[in-house]
Amino acid sequence: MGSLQAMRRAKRAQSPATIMAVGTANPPNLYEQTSYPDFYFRVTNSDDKHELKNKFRVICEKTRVKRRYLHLTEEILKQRPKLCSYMEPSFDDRQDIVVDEIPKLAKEAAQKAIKEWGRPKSEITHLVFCSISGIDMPGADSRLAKLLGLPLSVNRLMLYSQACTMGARMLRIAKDLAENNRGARVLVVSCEITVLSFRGPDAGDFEALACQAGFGDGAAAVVVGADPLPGVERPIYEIAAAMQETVPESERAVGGHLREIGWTFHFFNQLPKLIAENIESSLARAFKPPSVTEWNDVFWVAHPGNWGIMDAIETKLGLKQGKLATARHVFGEYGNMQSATVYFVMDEVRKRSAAEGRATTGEGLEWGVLFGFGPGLTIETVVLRSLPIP
Ligand SMILES: CC(C)(COP(=O)(O)OP(=O)(O)OC[C@H]1O[C@@H](n2cnc3c(N)ncnc32)[C@H](O)[C@@H]1OP(=O)(O)O)[C@@H](O)C(=O)NCCC(=O)NCCSC(=O)/C=C/c1ccc(O)cc1
Repeated sequence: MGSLQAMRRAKRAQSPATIMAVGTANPPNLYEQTSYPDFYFRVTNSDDKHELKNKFRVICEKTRVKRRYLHLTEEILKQRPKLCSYMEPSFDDRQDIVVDEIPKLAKEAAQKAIKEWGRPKSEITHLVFCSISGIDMPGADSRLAKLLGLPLSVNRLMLYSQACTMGARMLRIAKDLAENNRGARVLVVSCEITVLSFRGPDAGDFEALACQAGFGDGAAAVVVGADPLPGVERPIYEIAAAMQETVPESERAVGGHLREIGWTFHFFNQLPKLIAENIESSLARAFKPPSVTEWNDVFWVAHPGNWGIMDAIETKLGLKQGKLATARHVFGEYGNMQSATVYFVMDEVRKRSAAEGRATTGEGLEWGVLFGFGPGLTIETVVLRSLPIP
């Protein structure tokens, strides 16, 4: 009879977890930011609020978002007028939409990731799924597994109501799963639809207006696994380390409350400063090995959050112009898709690296940081190692 230690050793993977594929998806409805104030004030029956509309137009411009995909359309909102009010209890209407739509959009992203991975979906052993909305029983993970036709033996984990940090956090979870379960292939999926936070404007609620101006809908999926099968699986990045840090006394910095009116949103106007002041200690801890201390020497896969946060990080760390260009590009094209955003940035970094003829998937550099922050205030840091582009 083998010892427990030998059994544990046999269960561990030989090599670090890798990201083997990435897929993304958005709803079909694209909204240009320049015309969004007209759309938003019209559908919420607020066209008479001229001053507020001008204020919203300025907020939309300040986000620097160019366009966003959203599930909601004028047609849907006509059928569910409660969503257009500022404070009317409307949870059931919102819930009816997200419980169905979150798994559907997630499926699109997951199918793309599985296709790129190149192995049968029956080989997926774990599913880790997050969304800020769609709470139900059985959960969105169960619906997604069914829609995808994953094996009934798949080990599911559903994480609701966490927002922006989850992109990075799920990689930390997937790394541990892949490295501690030999042969594991973890399908990590994020899907964010803003149906729970859409609402009509109110002059006294700046934060709700900022939420209407900056958030977008999207889903993303990655496949994580260790010990890649030679000639079959083609890893994009190795996951070298992953860790979390909570900024002290920061509970009110960013967050929301789930109410009869859906999700509310609040943020501290000094958020860029707070994040910039705390990022370096997280980076230093994460990169102890491999002893990197110059943050221009790594490639950046950053959750953008908002434009001011990226500016503050660049200034604080003395980053060269362009280090956060991909994060800014994704933010401009899609808005803040919360947990899914950082995977869109990762997809763009590897695609740009290939298109520009770089030697590695990390813009020609070896080490990279995937960085996320969100309610907590929580900072998640993932150390990536790029791989050569053949
Ligand atoms: C576009 C904004 C709204 C403003 O841009 P800015 O570069 O900060 O501009 P300014 O510094 O010039 O500020 C513009 C005006 O807004 C005012 N302001 C500036 N923050 C404020 C303020 N929290 N109050 C009230 N006035 C203010 C600011 O005082 C100023 O007022 P005024 O001088 O009269 O023009 C920008 O701050 C912004 O997009 N913020 C919201 C997004 C954000 O913080 N995202 C980061 C984290 S996202 C996240 O973790 C998600 C969690 C979540 C949780 C729940 C959910 O349902 C969904 C998601």
